[in-house]
Amino acid sequence: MAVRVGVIGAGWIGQDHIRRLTETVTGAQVTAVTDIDAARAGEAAARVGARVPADGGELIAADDVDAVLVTSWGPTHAEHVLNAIAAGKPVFCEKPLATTAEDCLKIVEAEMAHGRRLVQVGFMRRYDTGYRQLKQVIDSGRIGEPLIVHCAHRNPTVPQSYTSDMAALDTAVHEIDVLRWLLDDEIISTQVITPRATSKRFEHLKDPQIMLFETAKGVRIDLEVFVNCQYGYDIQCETVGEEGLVRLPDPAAVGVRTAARHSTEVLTDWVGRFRDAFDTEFREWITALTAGDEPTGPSAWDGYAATVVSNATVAARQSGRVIGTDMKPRPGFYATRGLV
Ligand SMILES: NC(=O)c1ccc[n+]([C@@H]2O[C@H](COP(=O)([O-])OP(=O)(O)OC[C@H]3O[C@@H](n4cnc5c(N)ncnc54)[C@H](O)[C@@H]3O)[C@@H](O)[C@H]2O)c1
Ligand SMILES: O[C@H]1[C@H](O)[C@@H](O)[C@H](O)[C@@H](O)[C@H]1O
Repeated sequence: MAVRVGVIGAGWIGQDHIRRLTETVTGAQVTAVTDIDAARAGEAAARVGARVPADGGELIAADDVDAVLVTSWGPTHAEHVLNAIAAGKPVFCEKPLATTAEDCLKIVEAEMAHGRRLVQVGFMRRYDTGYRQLKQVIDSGRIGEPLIVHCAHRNPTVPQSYTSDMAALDTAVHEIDVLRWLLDDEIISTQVITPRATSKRFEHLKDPQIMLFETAKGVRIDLEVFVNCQYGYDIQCETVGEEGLVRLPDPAAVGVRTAARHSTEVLTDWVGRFRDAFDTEFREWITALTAGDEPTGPSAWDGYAATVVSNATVAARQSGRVIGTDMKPRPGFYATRGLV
């Protein structure tokens, strides 16, 4: 029987995941959709023949919901995830798991008290083929011990509602998660440098920003976040080791030669860049649930770690200082969980 999924939040990514669960992933059925915008929930639900419960609480309690997908705004995630754990239902939560470390720890404690993993966080880069290849090379030891990582996260533009804090909370949070996973290491300090701002931004915004992270093993990471780069959606990651380096491949694109020029297309949004990763992420989630297994993807602990580092990075930019991340020790419950 298909896993019956209830979706809380029918905005941009909620609708995309509803489509994915309905058209791309086998073994899943979206049975309920809710949103504080009732009309939006109604339209999204009607497209897949789902019901519209009044709110997240009603949806989580419903008999026709086996698993919950949280795609509402970040500050609302903790409440829905805690309700799902209390109901003993698996819950996939888009990033961030919660906006404060305290709320993330409440989720971690509730899950440990339940005794079994229920939570997966939507850090889809761990499912990207290029990042998986990068990890294989690093883990194989071919480039020796990693020493330095150079990253760039560029968006062509962002809406006016995007704030300078979001460069860490919304954008860099992907690198924060994927680098912890790639290097099997923790980020212990963070610093932000703000170069000359681009003129092609809203006045309130510090853009670009350079974030500097240090890991427990002493690896240094520089990350350029540039969300009004104009030219495309561009994700770069290069790890330098003692004996070589490994670089994230650009997405495959045909090379065109014409009029004395050779060109390849650059993608323009994250939807296209990570489409396959999102598909794999949900396929693996539904496969685990169908088998009655715990989810294998990024865990509540990974969600906690990412929130600690992204919040510290906001504090680092605001204060102009190097900020320690002050992370709790990882409980044994999560020692082998969330490694994908
Ligand atoms: N993994 C990724 O790359 C990725 C990409 C985009 C967004 N996201 C995350 O997904 C989440 C949603 O982002 P979005 O771009 O779809 O935003 P959005 O604003 O388009 O959609 C959010 C929807 O949630 C609804 N909502 C808010 N609070 C609610 C509540 N308590 N109960 C029910 N509905 C509620 C809103 O009315 C809205 O329709 C965010 O946390 C965002 O960071 C992740
Ligand atoms: O919410 C989006 C999304 O997470 C994208 O993957 C990221 O590139 C954007 O910067 C962010 O605003």
